[in-house]
Amino acid sequence: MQKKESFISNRLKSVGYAFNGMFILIQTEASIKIQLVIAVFITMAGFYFNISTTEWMIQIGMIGLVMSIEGINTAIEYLSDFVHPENDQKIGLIKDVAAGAVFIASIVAVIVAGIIYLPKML
Ligand SMILES: Nc1ncnc2c1ncn2[C@@H]1O[C@H](COP(=O)(O)OP(=O)(O)OP(=O)(O)O)[C@@H](O)[C@H]1O
Repeated sequence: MQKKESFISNRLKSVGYAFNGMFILIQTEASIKIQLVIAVFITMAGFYFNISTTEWMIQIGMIGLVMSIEGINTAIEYLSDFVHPENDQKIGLIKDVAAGAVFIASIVAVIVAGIIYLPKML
């Protein structure tokens, strides 16, 4: 019983840390602020064009994908700056690769948005 309580309270603490991380991300990262604004606009577009349940699920999934990879990219940037604050070719490469991951997700999200909205606009 004691073990179970500590398991639950540990999980709750982890959720608290994750919430904290999410707020730090939103408060400090310009890219995630821009992505949030785009997410709000695309959500408004979803209501305006009355997209289907499947389209909503894919759209929300894409928003989550881009923003969560942006979060990991930011964590890699923080880690890189902490481990090696000086300019270094390998750190540059690591950061470029992490940024590349966000770019891939963003391109896919734009393509998905095109597939959903272009036929409704033409
Ligand atoms: N310590 C470093 N050594 C070498 N190149 C670096 C270093 N820090 C940053 N760079 C280069 O600058 C780019 C931008 O890095 P930075 O940490 O400023 O990210 P950012 O502009 O905040 O990115 P994002 O918009 O994704 O948050 C990297 O992709 C890398 O090419």
